[in-house]
Amino acid sequence: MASHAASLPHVFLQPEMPFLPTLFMTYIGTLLVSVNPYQELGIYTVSQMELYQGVNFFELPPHVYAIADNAYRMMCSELNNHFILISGESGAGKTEASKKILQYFAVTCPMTQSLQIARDRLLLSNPVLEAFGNARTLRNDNSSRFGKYMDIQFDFQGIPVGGHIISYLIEKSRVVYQNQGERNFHIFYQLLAGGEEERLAFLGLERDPQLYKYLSQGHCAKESSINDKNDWKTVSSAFSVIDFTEADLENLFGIIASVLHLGNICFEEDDQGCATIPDTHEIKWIAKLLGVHPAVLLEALTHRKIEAKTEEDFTRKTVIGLLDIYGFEVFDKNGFEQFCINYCNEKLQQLLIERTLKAEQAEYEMEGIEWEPIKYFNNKIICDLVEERHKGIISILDEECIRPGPATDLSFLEKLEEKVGTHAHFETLVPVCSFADIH
Ligand SMILES: Nc1ncnc2c1ncn2[C@@H]1O[C@H](COP(=O)(O)OP(=O)(O)OP(=O)(O)O)[C@@H](O)[C@H]1O
Repeated sequence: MASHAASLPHVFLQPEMPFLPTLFMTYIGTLLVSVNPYQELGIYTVSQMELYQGVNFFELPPHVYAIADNAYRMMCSELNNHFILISGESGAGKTEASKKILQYFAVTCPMTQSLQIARDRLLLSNPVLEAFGNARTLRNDNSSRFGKYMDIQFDFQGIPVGGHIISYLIEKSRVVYQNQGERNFHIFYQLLAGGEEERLAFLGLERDPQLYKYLSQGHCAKESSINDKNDWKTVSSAFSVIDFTEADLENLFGIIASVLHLGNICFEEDDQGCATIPDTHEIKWIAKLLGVHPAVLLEALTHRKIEAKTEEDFTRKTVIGLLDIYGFEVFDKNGFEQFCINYCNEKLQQLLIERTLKAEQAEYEMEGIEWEPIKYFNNKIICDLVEERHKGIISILDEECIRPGPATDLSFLEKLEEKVGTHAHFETLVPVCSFADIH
């Protein structure tokens, strides 16, 4: 109903906190707009869940539970798939909201004894995913550095029978580089802070994160707001619920430890300008943990393989060539990842415009309700710039990748300037030099 969309933000009064109005949630149509309150407000309790269960969407003040309940009931009555899309800038509260929704289903859906295992797995996969995919950033101490797609499957009676969690676009570059004030993924610090003595000894690791280059670049390895030791306990017990065996864990932490050892390798330049690794201490650990021969590993790190049609040629890596692996390539990829993330957000904005602004305004017109048109920027022009067939940035990139001859950042940039340079929303910073020029 259109009238609901025009309603003012609801003042959500808690009986036990009479003067604490939570003006942080409101609706636009059936879309919930939520501002991060950054404080525990006691509104995520079992009694609140019961309150929202089976109640008409607009009868109670806006809540993430109303969204969850509405989706569930619509699914049961229409017998089709429903999705809840959570979007917002970093630190907006998306992860917390998704956890609240999962908890809501876990508590309110009909459950059989045997299905409790599936439920626990779904809930406990979160701490593990967060350990490997979340990190402290300047905006959020527990920032998800990956996209998450979760689905819960229900049977015809509305009983949850299973689910999937798919993660995508993880920010890999964070493993080797962190900005000032930021950390690597939590798991590295958790392992050092909480890992058992024998495990650390087996992995060749020390407790102090400052000893590892990949953990200390941001100068905030130890952060008072994060309790790595406690979090390790949660993650460890979650591992057993989601069926990780001791052998799985050995392999997993072997890889984690190898990354830390890899970061501490010191490359030097010999007389011919080639890279060498004089101190092979770390090499020995990595070789042991990954199950490879140290000499093979050493060669892989100091030589590069060029495949020229049928011939394979091994040349010594120059120090600048190594930068390619540990620095430049990473920045380069990071730029593309960011481009994909930005494009995804532009598409979500389109969805929002279609589902809320346009749909609501069309409904007002249909019902003859007087209203003042709200001006908004329609970002379709930006989506077109990226995705238009034969003309958009993705098509140009595609063309640049398959055409004969060397394709570099600079040649791609020139193509962009030529094809979309005059577009009102296209802007570039001309690089001082291209990465390709460095090689
Ligand atoms: N509903 C809430 N009530 C109280 N505190 C909250 C709520 N939502 C979020 N917070 C606080 O804000 C922090 C950041 O929220 P969250 O991690 O959910 O953001 P996000 O949108 O997932 O960020 P990112 O995109 O960086 O992963 C949380 O760690 C928590 O301290």
